[in-house]
Amino acid sequence: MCRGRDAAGGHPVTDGEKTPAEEHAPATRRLHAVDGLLGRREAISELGDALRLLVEYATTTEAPTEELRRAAERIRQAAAPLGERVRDREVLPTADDLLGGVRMYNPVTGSGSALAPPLHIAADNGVAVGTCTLGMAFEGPPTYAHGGVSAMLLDQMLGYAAGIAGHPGMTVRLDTTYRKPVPLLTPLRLTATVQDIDGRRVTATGQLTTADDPDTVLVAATGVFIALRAEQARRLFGRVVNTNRPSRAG
Ligand SMILES: CCCCCCCC(=O)SCCNC(=O)CCNC(=O)[C@H](O)C(C)(C)COP(=O)(O)OP(=O)(O)OC[C@H]1O[C@@H](n2cnc3c(N)ncnc32)[C@H](O)[C@@H]1OP(=O)(O)O
Repeated sequence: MCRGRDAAGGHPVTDGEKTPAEEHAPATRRLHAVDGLLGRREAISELGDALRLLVEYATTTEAPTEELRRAAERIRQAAAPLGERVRDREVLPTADDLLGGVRMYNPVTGSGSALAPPLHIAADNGVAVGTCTLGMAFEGPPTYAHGGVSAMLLDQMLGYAAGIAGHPGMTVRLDTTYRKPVPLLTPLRLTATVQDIDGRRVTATGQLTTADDPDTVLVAATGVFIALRAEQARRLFGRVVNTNRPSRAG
């Protein structure tokens, strides 16, 4: 059995079997674990919010130079206790649930990631619909979003669309067309749908607009996703350990 998912997280690459621990955990223990897990996810999101605020202020501040040095020292002090217990690269975060599509630190959607806008995505009748607002930290050309950030958002959108169509895969090609600059500090709307499924190859298209003007496409994208063979999923993700068991969560 391989419990691997596509790299960006979301949909099973192979099967959805439960582990023996999940099958046999007593209901009460499971309930407590879920309580602890939800609390941990809330705390991770709270830390993520604080980090995003820090990133936004750090990239826009004109505070005196000495204040920057003091802030750097305080941030190093705040970070130190977090660094005392870190997970190994091949161990998944305990707060994640791969089969449930929860990736707390996904750099695009993860509420725990300082790097994520974060993008919120939901399925609406087979269409992936995403919303986010990009802060000043995402600036490329003055006052507009960096083109790589738009590509990142659309990659995630197209991958999500492939997943909800029942054909998750890894991106092998992403074409982006930049029609107009993407404004910062402005609510954005993204959509994506699957256009074609050909064996293991799925083609999806998507677009990015402002929420206020969904008819004016700012960036359009087409992506090709390849479903992994079981052997490929094992080779790529077989080393990854999922420690998210009810008895260890919380
Ligand atoms: C909610 C989740 C959202 C997720 C969104 C974000 C997704 C990601 O970021 S994924 C990370 C970035 N992507 C990667 O790292 C993938 C790197 N690539 C790979 O590892 C390999 O290409 C892999 C494993 C996917 C496929 O390898 P392999 O099975 O050997 O592919 P290969 O046999 O060459 O091709 C399979 C099919 O795809 C086609 N194909 C391969 N590459 C391309 C391409 N660039 N464009 C079009 N078609 C392609 C081939 O033509 C072939 O088609 P057919 O079966 O008709 O002959």
